[in-house]
Amino acid sequence: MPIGTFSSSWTRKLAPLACRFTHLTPTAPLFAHRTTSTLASKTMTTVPSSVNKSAHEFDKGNLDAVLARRFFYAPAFEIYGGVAGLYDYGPTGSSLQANILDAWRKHYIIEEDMLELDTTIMTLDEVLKTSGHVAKFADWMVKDTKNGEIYRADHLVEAVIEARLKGDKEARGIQHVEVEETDEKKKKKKKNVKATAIKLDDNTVAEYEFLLAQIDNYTGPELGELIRKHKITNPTTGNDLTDPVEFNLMFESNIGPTGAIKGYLRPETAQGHFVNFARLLEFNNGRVPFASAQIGKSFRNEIAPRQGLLRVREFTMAEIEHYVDPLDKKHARFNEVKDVVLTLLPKEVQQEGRTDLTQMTTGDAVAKGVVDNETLGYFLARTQLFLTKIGIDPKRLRCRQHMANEMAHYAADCWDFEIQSSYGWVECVGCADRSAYDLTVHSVRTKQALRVQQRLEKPIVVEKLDVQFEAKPFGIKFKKDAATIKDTLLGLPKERLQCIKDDFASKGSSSVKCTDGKDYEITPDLVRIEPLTVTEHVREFTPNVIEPSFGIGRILYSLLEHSYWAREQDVARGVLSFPVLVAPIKVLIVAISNDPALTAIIHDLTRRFRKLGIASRVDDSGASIGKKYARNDELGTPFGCTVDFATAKNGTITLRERDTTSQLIGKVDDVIAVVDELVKGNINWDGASKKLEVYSGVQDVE
Ligand SMILES: Nc1ncnc2c1ncn2[C@@H]1O[C@H](COP(=O)(O)OP(=O)(O)OP(=O)(O)O)[C@@H](O)[C@H]1O
Repeated sequence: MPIGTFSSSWTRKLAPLACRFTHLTPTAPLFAHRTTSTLASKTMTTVPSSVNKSAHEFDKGNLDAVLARRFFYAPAFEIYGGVAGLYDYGPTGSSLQANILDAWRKHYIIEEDMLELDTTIMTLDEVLKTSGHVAKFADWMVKDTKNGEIYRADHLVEAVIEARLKGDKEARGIQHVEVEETDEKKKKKKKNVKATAIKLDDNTVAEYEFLLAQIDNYTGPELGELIRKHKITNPTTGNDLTDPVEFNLMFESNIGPTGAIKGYLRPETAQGHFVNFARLLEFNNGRVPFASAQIGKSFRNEIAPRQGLLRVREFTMAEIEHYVDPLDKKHARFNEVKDVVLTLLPKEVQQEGRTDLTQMTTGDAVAKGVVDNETLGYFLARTQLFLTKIGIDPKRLRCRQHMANEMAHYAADCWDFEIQSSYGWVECVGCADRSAYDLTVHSVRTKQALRVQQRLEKPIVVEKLDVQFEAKPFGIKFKKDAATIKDTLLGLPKERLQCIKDDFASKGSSSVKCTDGKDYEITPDLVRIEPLTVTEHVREFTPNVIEPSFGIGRILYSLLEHSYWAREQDVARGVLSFPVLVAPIKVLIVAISNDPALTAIIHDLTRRFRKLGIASRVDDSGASIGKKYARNDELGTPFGCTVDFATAKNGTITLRERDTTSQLIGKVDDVIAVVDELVKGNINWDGASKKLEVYSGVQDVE
């Protein structure tokens, strides 16, 4: 997403430009252990409530084996050795992703009547210069001073401090829970940080816990100080590390053969929305609020992509830009979601170094000012509903508010949906109120009016801030940059002008970031900012943008972990309990024998499911029925139709449900009709049980 909102490091860099920049010193006492962990933690699987069996502990090794065996996804170019951070999705992973995206389109684009876009991936460098990405879309990296090995600075500090706390627990005899390791995992662990059982004093433990609770809040130089203060070295070699330096995450390219036009693979889809704003507004008859939405690939040259699908260099995003009147951020449909309960981790709690969660209805969160406005609250609630609908466990879902340094200076409020998996709490959706920043910078740079004009029934008197320039000295001081600075100042919103005016009064000058990405110091003898009263017949304003931004790969991986469990009788018998809505294949079709009479029935069933648009799969391998069911449990196929000799005789087939393994029986037509209702979500398995007979017999084998 656009500059300064989400990327944990580069947003911090913008923060000092803020009017009321708060510098946080991580010295306050601190106590609760941060639950966000980059180290694997032991979690229990969510067994579907209808299943009356105790679950085995979640075993990531077993899940990884299923995902590889059933080709959900695999490293790209694997036969050439692969490249970190690039993955190919196989047939099951692709269908799962397509079904998640289909659910997303229905939940947002169709339900909310959003304007869908498909803009180019290759983006002109001017656009990304204006948005700030060329200058600031960077993370902080450190290098081993001897062997040159590279780490992302915040991730390294976090991993080392977590390992020290883990070592302290071990030294104190507090049992540490470890996930069982596969050979693959052991190999990868070389890169992880080993915990050594050393007891720390209580003050250090408190300091470390505080540091972890707000790891996202440190600037690059602050990370450098932490590395020096806590004597953090390369965990593999023990060598010293360089100071953190910024690394821009965008992939650069040239457009055309001459190399004259520079471009980048987009790091988010958002800029494609903003540059089309004028057309979108016209399409919407000149009125706000409305939203644009886009699903597409984004690219980030991540420093150390080491967490599977969670941190990759090419990924699918689904982004919404909701344009709203800055003076009226109410939402017409807020009432529909006000009772949705959110699990919140507000910024004040984190800044005290705590991670305790608060549950609150969306209505209360907005009324009490915890969430800034109704529209932002509306999207938080709708996102919670979307994520749980596709199968994310609500108990492992929280909304974490951005802390002061994390949030861009122009943003009004910002929350991340974090999902807990064996990798800890990971941001999967960012929801930000980005104020008028994006449209303003593009408008100033291109001189296109990206503004809404609203005819007023009665003229109004408006207090503005007028900007006047002392032309000659201004030109002499800023020379060729004068026009850029002038354009920037003339395009700034009133609130920002007020900040500059306040700076003039308190400091005698103010720093202004201009559309060329540079900062200029201006003084009141060159620029006058004076109140001005005007009568207006048309109200003109730059809409504010509320942006929910989804990383589909992170959601998909979290869903895989939340859906995976193993049957009680056999640890290796894994099941992926996807909701029917997103399951890659909805029905397995199997015959009890390869008898030609049964094969003909199978073909007919496939044809009929195809006609209904239901994804089915025939398993005609020589495996036993039990093995075929087990294989399809691993694929997450919710239903199975079994054809046996009773089918040929009586025209009946059985219908099996994946999680409970219970079976129903009925005439072929009735079973197909029930499957159709199940897939459409009109009935659940209880409903199906009322329409068909319970089957408790043994399959009619030859
Ligand atoms: N490298 C990545 N791999 C996979 N998904 C990503 C990656 N970077 C971002 N995303 C997804 O895109 C969403 C919006 O991007 P955003 O810029 O807010 O992420 P971010 O704050 O930079 O993430 P992080 O701090 O984890 O790098 C994120 O919530 C996440 O789901």
